[in-house]
Amino acid sequence: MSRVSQPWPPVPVEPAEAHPKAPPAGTELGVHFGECFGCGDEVESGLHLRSRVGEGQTVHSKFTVTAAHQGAPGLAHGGLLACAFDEALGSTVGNLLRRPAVTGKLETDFRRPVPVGSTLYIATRLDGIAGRKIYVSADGHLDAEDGPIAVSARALFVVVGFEHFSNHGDPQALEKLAAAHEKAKRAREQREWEINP
Ligand SMILES: CCCCCCCCCCCCCCCC(=O)SCCNC(=O)CCNC(=O)[C@H](O)C(C)(C)COP(=O)(O)OP(=O)(O)OC[C@H]1O[C@@H](n2cnc3c(N)ncnc32)[C@H](O)[C@@H]1OP(=O)(O)O
Repeated sequence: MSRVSQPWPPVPVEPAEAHPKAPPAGTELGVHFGECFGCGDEVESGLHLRSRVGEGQTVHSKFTVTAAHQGAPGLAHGGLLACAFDEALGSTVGNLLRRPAVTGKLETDFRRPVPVGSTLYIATRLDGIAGRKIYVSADGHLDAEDGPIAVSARALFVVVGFEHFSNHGDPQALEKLAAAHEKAKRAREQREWEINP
């Protein structure tokens, strides 16, 4: 079977420059929302994806497939693998560009089965920007950063205003989340001040 690849990005783009306040290479990216199925630590059966900023416009994420993620016996469900990529790609866009954006289109290429117990190492790169459109892609390597590619993905994220989340989501939960982020930011600033007043 041949896999026909369309040109990527599909439109002319500007290079995606990281935001001046983007976390530097080596930074472990925290959970952006405890109830997020992709990364949240309050979701027992979630993916618990963890990410670290890499060199250039890259982020390295990983998650371990558990019995809660099965489609066929002993194998990861393709939809959950797509979810892992949505999370890894979205986290890359949000953290490196620091612009609120949502997935407009996500395409996945499933190349090898992903067994329960295996760990997927997802390497994501920013491919370019055209106005509000951000193009990003990733490869998921099986069981090691340089393991065989099991899944690849390409996505278009579209920059939105914060009202996207307040109008369509749960404003009270958003306020709680914003307050928690503010508290964490103040604690970080306090720690930095104590180390380097
Ligand atoms: C800030 C600091 C952060 C700090 C750190 C945060 C970390 C943060 C980690 C998050 C990690 C979670 C990652 C999960 C991310 C989700 O899963 S988000 C949830 C899933 N996605 C959604 O629910 C989106 C639902 N869709 C929509 O709301 C609307 O369709 C959209 C996507 C906002 C676009 O609507 P719109 O704003 O009216 O814009 P529209 O003119 O239709 O489209 C804009 C452009 O995109 C193009 N476009 C839109 N959709 C498509 C498509 N499917 N195909 C091709 N082109 C398209 C249009 O053609 C248009 O192109 P141009 O005309 O500009 O050339």
